[in-house]
Order: sequence, then C-alpha cells, then structure tokens
Amino acid sequence: MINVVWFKRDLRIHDHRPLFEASKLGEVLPIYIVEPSLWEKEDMSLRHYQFVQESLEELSRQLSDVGGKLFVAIAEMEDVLESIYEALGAFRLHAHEEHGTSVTFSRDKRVRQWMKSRDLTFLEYQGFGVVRGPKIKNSFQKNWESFMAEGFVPAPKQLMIPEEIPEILSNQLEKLAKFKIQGDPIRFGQQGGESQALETLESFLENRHKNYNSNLSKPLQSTASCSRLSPYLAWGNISLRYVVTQTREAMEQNIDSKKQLETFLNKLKLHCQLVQKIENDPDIMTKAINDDYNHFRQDWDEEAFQRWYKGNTGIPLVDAAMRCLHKTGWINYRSRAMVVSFACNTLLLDWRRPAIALAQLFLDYEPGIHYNQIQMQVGTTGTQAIKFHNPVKIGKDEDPEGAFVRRYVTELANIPEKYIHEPWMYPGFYSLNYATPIVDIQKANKKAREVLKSMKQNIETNKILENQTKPSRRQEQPSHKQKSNDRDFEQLSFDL
Ligand SMILES: Cc1cc2nc3c(=O)[nH]c(=O)nc-3n(C[C@H](O)[C@H](O)[C@H](O)COP(=O)(O)OP(=O)(O)OC[C@H]3O[C@@H](n4cnc5c(N)ncnc54)[C@H](O)[C@@H]3O)c2cc1C
Repeated sequence: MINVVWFKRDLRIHDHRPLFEASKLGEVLPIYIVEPSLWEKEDMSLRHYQFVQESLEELSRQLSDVGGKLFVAIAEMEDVLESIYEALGAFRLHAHEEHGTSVTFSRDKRVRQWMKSRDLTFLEYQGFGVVRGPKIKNSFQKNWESFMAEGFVPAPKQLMIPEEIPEILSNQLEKLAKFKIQGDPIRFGQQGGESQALETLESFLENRHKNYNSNLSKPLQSTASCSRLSPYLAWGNISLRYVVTQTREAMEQNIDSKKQLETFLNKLKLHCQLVQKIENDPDIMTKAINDDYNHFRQDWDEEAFQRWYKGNTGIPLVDAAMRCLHKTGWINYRSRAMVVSFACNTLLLDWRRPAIALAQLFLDYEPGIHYNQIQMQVGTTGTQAIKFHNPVKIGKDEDPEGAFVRRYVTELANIPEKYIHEPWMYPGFYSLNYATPIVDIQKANKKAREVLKSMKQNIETNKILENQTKPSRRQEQPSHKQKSNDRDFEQLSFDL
C-alpha cells in the first residue's frame, strides 16, 4: 500500500517522523499542497509563501538525493486525496499534528473524516512539545520533557516512489509561482530551507549566543545575538526537539554559556506552552481569550492605523520598528510588544486588525504564539495587566545613539544624538521632512490608562451583576423586562 506523506509546516527531512515511519512501510508519495482556502486567508502573505517555496526547493533536492521526489499541487486537500484514491487505490496518510487557527483545525477535521469514511488510515504524529487528546491531563512540563527525551529520528536513507502519479500532482515546483497572494516580496528577509536553519543554529550555539541576555531588548544588536531561528521553527525547517537537544549538549560543553542558553531554552519551552494554548482553543485569532473582553476597545481610527502600519507616527522607535518589519520580516520581542502596545493601548485601536497586519509581516508567523502574545499585551486575557510602553524611554535605554532609528528612519539619519528619540524638540525639526508625532505619548498613555481601566471595571461589574441575576436551575427564567434592563446596562457601560 502507498504511504502518502503530507508536508505542512514541517518542511525538512531530519527528525520528520511521518517521513521516517512511512519510509519503513513501502512506497512513499511525499506531497505539499498549496490550499487556496488557507493561503487566501487574511493572515497569510507573499513573504510566507516565498519562504515556503524556498524551503520546498531544498526539500525537493533532499528527497531526490535519497531516491524520492516531492510532488505539489494548488488544490484543496480533499480533492488531492480523491485523485490519489482514484489513481492508486487504498493508501495510508502520514502527517504531523498541526496546531494552527480554526481554519487549519477544521481542515484537519475534514481530512480525518474523509479518510475514515473510506476506511483509510491517517497517522498523525506529534511534532512539538504540544499534545492532543488525553495526554493534556498531564502537566505541560511532563509532556514536554517526555517528548524531548524521545530523541530525534534520522532522515530516511532510501525512498521508493510509486510508478504511477495522479495527474493532480506535479514535481515542477515552479508551477507554484502562478498562485497569487497578497503582500509584497521581501529582499532582506531570512531564506527558507533546512540547511539555512541548521547553519543558523550552529552559528548561534558556537558564537552568537554570547550576549544573548544582555542584548535581548536592544533592537539592533539582538538581530545578531538572538538565535533568529523563529521562521525556521514556524515553517518547520528544523525540529524544536533537535534545537533543544543541541542546546543542551552545547551547555554541557561550555559552562560559560549556561546562563545565556538557559534563557534561550526557556523561550523554546514558552513556544510550546503558547502553541498548546491554541491547540486547546483555536479561535483566539478573532475572539478574546477571556470571553468577557470580546468587546474591549471597539474604537477604530483608520488614519491612526495607517500611520502606525506604515511607520509614519512621528515616534522614531515605533516607526523604525515598523519599517524594519516591512523590510526584513523580523523585529525582536521588545519591539513587537512595543508596537502592539502603541497601536492598541496608546492609540486605543481594537487589537484584531493590527494582529492580522503583523501576522502578514512576521516571517515567523506562528498563530499560537502570535495571538496569545498580542492578547497578553492588550489585556484581553483578563488576567494580565495591560502593558503600556514609552517608546522614547525604550529608545534612550536600548538604542541610545539611535543607530537602529537612523538605519530605518532615514529622515533622522543626521539629527544630533540628543534629539534622536524626540526629534520634535530639535530646533530644525521642520526641515527634516519627518512626521509630527501622532500623540504626546505621556498624555496619551495616561488618558488611555484611565479609559481602559474604566472599561475593565465595567466588564468586572457586569460580570458580577450577571452572576447575581443569573437564575439558578431551579429558578424561573428572567422576565422580559429584566433581560432588557441587563442589555441597557451593557450598552451604557461601553458608551464611554
Ligand atoms: C506581539 C508579539 C507577537 C509575536 N509573534 C510571534 C510569532 O508570530 N512567531 C514567533 O515565533 N514568535 C512571536 N513572538 C515571540 C518573539 O518575539 C519571537 O519568537 C522572537 O523575537 C523570535 O526571534 P528569535 O528566533 O531570534 O528568538 P530567540 O530569542 O532566539 O528565541 C528562540 C525561540 O524561542 C521562541 N520564543 C522566543 N520568545 C518567545 C516568546 N516571547 N513567546 C513564545 N515563544 C518565544 C521562538 O520560537 C524563538 O524562535 C511574538 C511576540 C510578541 C510580543
């Protein structure tokens, strides 16, 4: 029986259990499917597609080296399965579990159903320190460690492909270029592919990690001292388990690196922790983690959004971060937190559109991390404090000479150091041709803090009232009048 290996966000041949297991069972048909129903969604963009195409080119070469071939199609997965079934008869399907948004979650459900209805086996393998089903009951730490302890599987030594290939599939990767997708190409981003991922890990563990902790928040220095593994982990060019194992080995060999690499290992764990959350609740792309906060901040100001998005707010560090992101697809953690807080807390924009805009721009877009991190910044988890940042202060602390700002906000390239983070104080400001600041940060943060605090209090009060007025099962349903009073209160509480 043919073994179909379905590559998704796991574009590598090492530590790829579906490929390894399939290779032991007989003929293997490796496929990657560009599903329009996924790629046409608002969170996906051309830079993601570029990265995937680069990764596929290498994957295809690697499979050829061991006698295999990669086949691709632009189609919906069920149509591909149907064609394989018609051409080759019964087959097994092997894939990694995917932990994405509700879109991939329901696609996987449909695929499972399709396979089951034809009595075909679909083998799904764990790919991260994230679990599905009954294992969720164990502690996260226990699951994570036991997955890491399993050790990684090698790349298959030899593959046999079926003689007949269904018409829907092709091994001409260039055909994928005809699929049109939103967004602009990037020239200065990281390149996709397993060998790039391995080189990036190697250079990090050998040398680049040495100032990992001290440079973590510095916008320019962190570009080299952070691992820069995020796009490779997000698109699966490298397995997280392999990264963890290699890091632990490096820590044993070099005791001086222990502190730096321990922080790094904690981040890898956090990666899985946040992805586990989307596995348990795939709707967090559009819904607040805490339902009560679904309507928190409903205001919209298109002009403010556009100025933020284009890096034209007149606040140098925010603009530099957004322009760097457009150009390279990456900014560090602190800058991500700052741009989200600026848009959603300082400017009080609803978080959903900035979240989608950033998803398109981040080359390493990983839904589980992305929406959790955004909701943590904007307070819709209901448990975290809303985080306000002052980009002028961060600039003075983390980019004191303004090297990062000067690189991306060229209007400020020659401004004296003293004014780099507050150019509006510079006597020659109007000759710079740079935007006037969209807000006075301190005043805007103060006002926003009051507005959000009062919204939060209203939500809490509503909740208490709702609980008090909620009938117990034995009580009668509330009268029509009582229901409408509750609604009036809700209306009033948001009418700020
Ligand atoms: C609003 C916001 C959105 C974010 N969206 C994403 C996203 O879509 N994809 C993404 O990979 N990271 C995201 N992050 C987390 C973090 O900023 C990036 O992982 C990190 O900057 C990537 O660079 P690196 O690989 O050099 O990280 P390193 O510091 O070298 O960390 C190594 C790896 O650990 C993981 N990691 C690091 N920081 C975090 C974190 N705070 N939470 C969870 N995992 C982490 C990543 O897989 C990263 O590649 C987001 C953070 C914020 C505040």
